[in-house]
Amino acid sequence: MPESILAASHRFFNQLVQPWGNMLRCRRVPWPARIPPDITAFSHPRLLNMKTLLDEQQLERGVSELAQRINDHYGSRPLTVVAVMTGSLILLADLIRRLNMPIRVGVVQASSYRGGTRSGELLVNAAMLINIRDREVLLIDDIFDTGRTLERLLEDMRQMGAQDVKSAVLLQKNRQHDVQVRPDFVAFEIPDEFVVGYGLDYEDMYRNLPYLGVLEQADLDRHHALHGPAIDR
Ligand SMILES: O=P(O)(O)OC[C@H]1O[C@H](OP(=O)(O)OP(=O)(O)O)[C@H](O)[C@@H]1O
Ligand SMILES: Nc1nc2[nH]cnc2c(=O)[nH]1
Repeated sequence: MPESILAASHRFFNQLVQPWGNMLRCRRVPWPARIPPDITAFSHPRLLNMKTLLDEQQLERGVSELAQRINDHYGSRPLTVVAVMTGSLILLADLIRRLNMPIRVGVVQASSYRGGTRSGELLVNAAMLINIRDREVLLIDDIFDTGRTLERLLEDMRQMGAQDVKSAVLLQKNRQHDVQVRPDFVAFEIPDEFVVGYGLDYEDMYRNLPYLGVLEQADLDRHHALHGPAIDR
């Protein structure tokens, strides 16, 4: 039976190409075993076909305009930026590179959406926060949803002796909030849908999406088909 093209290319690679690769100190990797046997086994966010709410260019423009307003407000006064981890990590990196005043950066961790798409008990860990006493503080977070996280952290910062505390968020959901307080600087108002990407997660994934996507039921089903049942923490 004639040799198939695939078998011939295998033989060609294994007998002729790979030995040269080894001589050049390349790591010996069986070929084509590295080619994924089933692409559906991979869950790279770009393969997930999520609905895009804000693309990369829109996000970049929104963050630039946000930075401009913050620069206009503080001028050259020194500022202590406190980022709410983990969701604000991408915003933190993109925003502070556009701020012109002298900046100190601290982080605090707050978590209430462990696992699902609904808010639960709010846990705060400020153990690693830098000293903010008598400082002008700008608290930054990715999203203002119920508002409970921001309300709690603004109060915590004041209790820690900050001279002034303001807040900036990338996203504010268009919904009834649970609190009276509102962020001082907002880049985008968005519909009341569960969003992921640009730092925001579902079950600790999708933070690396460069755009903001809406996690619809079909996406949740696909997520759980790929990664197992919902995490209950
Ligand atoms: O306005 P709220 O309803 O309080 O929601 C906003 C908070 O929810 C998310 O944090 P999450 O608890 O998911 O933790 P994470 O930042 O580690 O993802 C987000 O990063 C905000 O901090
Ligand atoms: N990932 C994510 N986290 C949130 N925390 C509060 N609202 C949201 C949301 O819409 N998406």
